[in-house]
Amino acid sequence: MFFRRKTQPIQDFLCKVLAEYFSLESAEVTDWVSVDGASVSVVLPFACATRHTQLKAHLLEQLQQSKFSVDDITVSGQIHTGQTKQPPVKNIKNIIAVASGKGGVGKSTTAVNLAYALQQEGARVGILDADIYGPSIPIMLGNEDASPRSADNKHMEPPEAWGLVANSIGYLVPAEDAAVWRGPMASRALKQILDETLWPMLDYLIIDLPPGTGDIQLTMAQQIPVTASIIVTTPQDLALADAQKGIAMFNKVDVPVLGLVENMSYYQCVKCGHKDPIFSEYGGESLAEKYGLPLLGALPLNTQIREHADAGTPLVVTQPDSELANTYREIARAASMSLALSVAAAQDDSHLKGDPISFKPA
Ligand SMILES: Nc1ncnc2c1ncn2[C@@H]1O[C@H](COP(=O)(O)OP(=O)(O)OP(=O)(O)O)[C@@H](O)[C@H]1O
Repeated sequence: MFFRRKTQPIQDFLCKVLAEYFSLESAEVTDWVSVDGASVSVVLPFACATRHTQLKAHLLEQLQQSKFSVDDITVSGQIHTGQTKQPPVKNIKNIIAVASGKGGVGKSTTAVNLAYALQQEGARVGILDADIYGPSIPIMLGNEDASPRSADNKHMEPPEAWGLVANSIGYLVPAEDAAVWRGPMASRALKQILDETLWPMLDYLIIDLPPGTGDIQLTMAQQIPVTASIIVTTPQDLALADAQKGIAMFNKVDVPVLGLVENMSYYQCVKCGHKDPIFSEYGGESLAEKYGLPLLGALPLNTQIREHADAGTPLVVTQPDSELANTYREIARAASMSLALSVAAAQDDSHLKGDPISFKPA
């Protein structure tokens, strides 16, 4: 009892500082702080490693200006596991589906850069290309010729590109073969790739869904233990209308939508810097407002994004200090936090936190 009386005020103080720092309520961050004598440990349930040093400095500064003092503060991250209706896949804590209603809005490009951005924020990440009919992830990762190795002819070791594990139908069958598969076969193939890949321990598996919101996407969203989704759209009315169908689809299968990413928000002239909203303005913002969803971020129509995708040299990895990479990391942090808050809201404070017990459905 004596111990508790002594540390509780510091705990409360740090929770208040943290809540202000992340624009949250104090109650939402209570579990993140633990005080042991004069040592403080802050464990964030989302990926934001690039901010840990800054956050630690902020906490120390606030403590200095307060009546409290501590010997040491550590800031680290530990991603929790979200609940799903379907049994989880071995070693995977959370599956995030990246979807778009309309094709060609930059869903795959965003999924790839987001995966690397999450990794740079300290998460263990993999990517699965579910675009059975037009797998583009192998091209974007620059390892089109790779194929998964199998020691037992049953399970696949996923190829690795730029430090990220990935699997795709594109590594397994010629494009023309998959292109004629009917819907159920495509969903079955995806489920099989997901289950038979020897994924290492992952905080997030990003799934690049095929474009659209038809039966195939719905079946995939139902059959796969998706923890949450992200919708990519352009600000154009046509894309927004389809993005709404995407939100409706995830609502139907009870998969939370973490937020929207507005891609190709504007074109910025490389010579004069003028911004031109080619695909209209404020589309993502108004859609996010309409559905009460966060707008996780916006990316410009930019030649570098296209060139890096075509060349198989993911922008976030090869240009990590660029403004664009920074934007992808901001989106990654926002998505990861949104997921952590949704996980916390959905489960009581007990057993599902921390590393999951690795198990496979019977
Ligand atoms: N912000 C951007 N700026 C410039 N080019 C982009 C941007 N985002 C994506 N692209 C380019 O647009 C094209 C389509 O992108 P991508 O394949 O990611 O879209 P998609 O929505 O996944 O398409 P599909 O629905 O056909 O799978 C690609 O050539 C890609 O390089």
